[in-house]
This record gives sequence, C-alpha cells and structure tokens, in this order.
Amino acid sequence: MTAGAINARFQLDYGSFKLEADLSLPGSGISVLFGDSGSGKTSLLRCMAGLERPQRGFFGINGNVWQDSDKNLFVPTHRRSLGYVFQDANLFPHLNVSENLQFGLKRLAKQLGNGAILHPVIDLLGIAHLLERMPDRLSGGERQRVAIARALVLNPAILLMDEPLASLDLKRKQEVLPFLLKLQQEFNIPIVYVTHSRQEVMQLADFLVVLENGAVQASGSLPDMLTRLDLPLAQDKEAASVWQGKVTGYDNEFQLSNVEFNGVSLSLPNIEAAMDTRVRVQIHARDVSLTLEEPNQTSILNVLPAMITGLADDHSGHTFVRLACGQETLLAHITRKSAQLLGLHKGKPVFAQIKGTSLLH
Ligand SMILES: Nc1ncnc2c1ncn2[C@@H]1O[C@H](COP(=O)(O)OP(=O)(O)OP(=O)(O)O)[C@@H](O)[C@H]1O
Repeated sequence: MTAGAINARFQLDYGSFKLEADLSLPGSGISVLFGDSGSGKTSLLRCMAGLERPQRGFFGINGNVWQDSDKNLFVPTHRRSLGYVFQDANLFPHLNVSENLQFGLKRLAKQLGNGAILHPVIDLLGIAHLLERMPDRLSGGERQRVAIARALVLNPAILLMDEPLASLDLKRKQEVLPFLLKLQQEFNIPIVYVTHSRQEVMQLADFLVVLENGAVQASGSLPDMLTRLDLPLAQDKEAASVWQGKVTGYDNEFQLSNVEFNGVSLSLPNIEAAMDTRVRVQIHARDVSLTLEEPNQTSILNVLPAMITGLADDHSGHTFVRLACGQETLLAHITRKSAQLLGLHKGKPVFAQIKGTSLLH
C-alpha cells in the first residue's frame, strides 16, 4: 500500500446488485464519487465506513489498514477514525446544537484528547450564534453545517459525506458550499464526497471517480477527467474544463484581472478577488472556438496557442477537441464540418479563442 493515499478494494454482492471497486484516492483533498442513481456511490461509501462488510475487502488510509479480508481484519465503524455526514443532518432532536457537538466528543474523549478542535470548528462553520438552539429551530443549511461540525470535532482521519447538500434548495446549497471549501483549506482532512450533481463536482472535486453499475468507470484528477474524450462528461452539452490559478494583476482601467494558470494566463472580468487569491475557473467547451492563424482583430480577449491532443466525433455533427494550452487541458466543442474544413488532427497547432469563463470560486 502506498503511504499517503487511500486504497479501497471491495466486492459486495446484494444479489441483484454487485459492487466491484478497486480504487486509489489521494490522501488529501476532496475526492468525489459521481454517478447515476443506483450506480453504487452510497454502497461504496458505506463499505469505506465499515457500515457494510463485503465478502472481500481492503481499506487502508494514509498507512492505517481498517479492513483486509485476506487477513480477516475488520475494524468496526465506531473504532475507525472517521466522520460521516448524511444527506439529512440526523441531529439528535432532543439536544441543542452545543450538546449535539459535545455528544460525540464525550464518547471519544479518552481516545482523542480534550476536543481542542471544537472552537476552530465552530468558527469555521459559522455556528457560534446557534449553540443554544434546538435542531428544529435551524434552517436546513444551518442543520447541515452543524452536522458537518459534529463530524469534524472528532478530528477524524477521513470525512465521508453522502450527498450532504442534496436536501437543500439552491440558495442553501450556495450557503453551505463555501464552508466545505474552507474546511478543506483549513483542516487537512481527506474528504470522500458522494454526489450526482455536476455543479458540486465542478466546484468541489480535486479528484473524481465515475461509477457505473457498481463498477469504477474511470478515476483521476478533475481537470483530466473532465476532458477525457472517452467519458460522457466531455460529451455533455454542459461539458467544461476547470482550471485553478492565482490572481496576479488587476487592470483598473478595464476592470480586468489577470489570472495565471499552469503555463498560461487569462484576462477575466468580474473577479472580485485580491492579488494572490487562488481561483477556480470553468470554461465551457461550447465557448471555445478554434482558428489556424492568430486572429489580430477580434473582440475575444483570451486567444491562446494550443496543440490538439485528441479528437472525437459524436453522432449528431459535433466534434469534441482536447487541447493542451501550456500545461493545462482545454476542451472545445465545434461542428464536425468546421473540424473538417480546418483539417484538424492530433498534433496540429491551433489557436483557442475563449469566449467566456465563469468563476467557480
Ligand atoms: N442493503 C441493500 N440490500 C440490497 N440492495 C441494496 C442495498 N443497499 C443498496 N442496494 C442496491 O444497490 C444499488 C446501489 O445503491 P446505492 O445506494 O449504492 O446507489 P447510489 O449510486 O448511491 O444511488 P443514489 O444516487 O440513488 O443514492 C441499488 O440498486 C440499490 O437498490
């Protein structure tokens, strides 16, 4: 087993449904399990938690093995250092917020020390003003923030989250999302996060696992997975590349920020972020067009030299093009006719015109 990584191998048989997964996830950051309803996301997460005991299984995290069926090893859930957040907050209804947070701590106090993490967690999730409230007096978003805090105060080695935003409306989702990002930045706890929301994938994932019918269809870093032409993600109407960069300048006259990515930079409007802020930007494949020569009279600000690294056609007249821009990967959706007229092929240098971007965070 590689130290500093999460290794999960499970064979689970429910009769009509079989899960067969062999995965290696990074030991830090947010790994998202993504797939259609019934693809096995929750089953896989429950195996990691020890809530299911599959016929064959191995689970190791950053050097600690919690399950190895070959050695007849199975650490039960309550002895695994993990936090589990469900779709519904599942707070104890008869305890106020503070008591809900203390509940797990008391149980584990002997193992985990004095709960010094409690105050930073309360601050991080912005729930200090809610400590005396009963769960039925909280909004859905507040309840879920308390549930996340309750999982975090145990200072777990891993946080498992099963669609934690699914029961919230859009406004509440947007309220909780920044806390998830902050939590990732301030507590270096690896998170495995189940969702079937594309938007949550784009905003949160560092690493992505696509599940289909109980099997891992593909896994890899988010930028790579989004632009892999053999996966449905790159063929969807909403297909997009995600780049992460840093704000390096601001042009006052035109209110444009300069953002540096890996070996390439973009001028972006409407970014209210200070210098050196790390930002994540989404570039829809439909907003990228290609030219063979550098256009010198165009309203499009961001024109980047690029190299074609892959091409695929669909059955309705579209061509999906994967491009290398600096060390970033970019996806373009164009018509098959344009691809033919431009004579596009793998290895051909082109210019990518980026018509629009949106800031994810
Ligand atoms: N305890 C169980 N016994 C039998 N079948 C089960 C059990 N738990 C889950 N299943 C089946 O396993 C399959 C995968 O379910 P799972 O909940 O893991 O999928 P999912 O990808 O998380 O779906 P969703 O997004 O709808 O929550 C489903 O067909 C489900 O009916």
